[in-house]
Amino acid sequence: TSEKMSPYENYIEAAPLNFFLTKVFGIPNHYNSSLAVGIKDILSASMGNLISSAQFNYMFDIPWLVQQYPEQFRSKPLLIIHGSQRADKTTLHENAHRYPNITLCQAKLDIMYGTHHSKMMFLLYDNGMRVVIHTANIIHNDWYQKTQGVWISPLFPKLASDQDLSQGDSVTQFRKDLLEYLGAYGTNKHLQEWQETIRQHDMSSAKVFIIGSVPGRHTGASKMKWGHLKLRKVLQEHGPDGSTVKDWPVIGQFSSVGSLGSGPENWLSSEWLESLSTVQANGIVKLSKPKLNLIFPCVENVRRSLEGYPAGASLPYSIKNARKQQYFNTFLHQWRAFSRGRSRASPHIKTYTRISPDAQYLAWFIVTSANLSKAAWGAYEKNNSQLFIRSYEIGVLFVPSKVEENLKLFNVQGVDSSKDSMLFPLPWDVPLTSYTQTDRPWLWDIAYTDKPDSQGNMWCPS
Ligand SMILES: O=C(O)c1ccc(Nc2c(-c3ccccc3O)nc3ccccn23)cc1C(=O)O
Repeated sequence: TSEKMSPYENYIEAAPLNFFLTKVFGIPNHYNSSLAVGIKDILSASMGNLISSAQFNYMFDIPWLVQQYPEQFRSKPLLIIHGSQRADKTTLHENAHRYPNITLCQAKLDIMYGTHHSKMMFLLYDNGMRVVIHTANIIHNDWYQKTQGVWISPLFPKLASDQDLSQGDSVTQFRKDLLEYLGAYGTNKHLQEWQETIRQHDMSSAKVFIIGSVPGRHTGASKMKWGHLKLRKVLQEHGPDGSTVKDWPVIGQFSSVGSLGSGPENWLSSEWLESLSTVQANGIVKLSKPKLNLIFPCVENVRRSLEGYPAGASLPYSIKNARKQQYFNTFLHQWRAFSRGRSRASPHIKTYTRISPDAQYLAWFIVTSANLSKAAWGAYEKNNSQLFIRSYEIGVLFVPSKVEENLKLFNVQGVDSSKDSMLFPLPWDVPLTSYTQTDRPWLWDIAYTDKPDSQGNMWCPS
């Protein structure tokens, strides 16, 4: 009951979807008090008495990370899973060397241009464990003035030693899918110990699906395990029915864009949109493909942001790719998050959803590390017989019926307050805001010297 739990714990459990944004420095406190967490909140003793933890990520500032743990937890065993190679790996080892409790684990990246992009925490306490899946690097800037997403699991209790380990999975097979994702890293002693720890915990309270990506050319039974085909498989079995979402748009929101091909039919509006517009397979004839709306900051969104143009250092869309795919601009909408006080907190979160035309209902929602790229989501090869993925990614998919039985949709703007609906805290504003005639998507490798940014500076990348 609430009086027993610490105010913070009470607050976490009170958020039925466990989906938070990170606290932003420099916006009214109201927008940081509800459904917002900082890294110190996540690691705080009010979440549990930490025994050990693991941090999966792309970029790490190790001394800064250690300082984010409460003082009494700073010497607990910490496993860092990264994808750094060569000089970056050497730097990481130099920075970790002085912490005897820190062990480094390099995720294998045998495929060119692949990155270890997944952002996840394992937090083992004396009374259970939590899994946190999020979008922020382990550096100060990513937790300071950006919009980032965080899913914090409920506290997963340890299984009694006599309970057989086949117990303790959820209606979304969360634990099975998490173990399968970890299995893809191959044999690493420390990761295998965490797999054993996970097997010993009851994760039946997890209400989200895992949508992961691992590098490889996935065929046969593995083809639907990862990337956009995992999403397609989950939506075929547990997605909305075709009649409900006929003509509902798909929305993608991200902080980086890959090379998508010379036209929308190469990948974006074909295989990728087909997966995101998958409906429950019950024999209805193929529905018309829905409209696709994309959210990516324009130059003005970046210029006016709290950080100014430097926010664009985390929005790595290159002129080289942009030049090849002008059609991409026709899908674009501005970053606006007035409802969350974050219109000026540049987005590093990545979210994907299917929304009703009046923007009142959601059929499903994903928060993930995956940007809009073939590297992250995968691309068909060999006549659709294999899915080629370059990077590690992980995200969670919210499906109404798995969050609450008989719940068919999430509602968005608190209008439909009838009992059988659940409000979903969207990170960005609906209806979407189009680019103006003069707006251009932010590109990080060209100069902007017409107008100074919110800090009075210009942007002159070398
Ligand atoms: O989430 C994101 O939007 C994200 C996007 C890209 C990324 N890595 C990365 C970067 C880069 C970008 C920004 C600062 C440092 C960088 O190295 N340049 C390339 C080039 C090819 C492949 C990957 N590239 C890392 C993240 C991330 O924040 O994890």
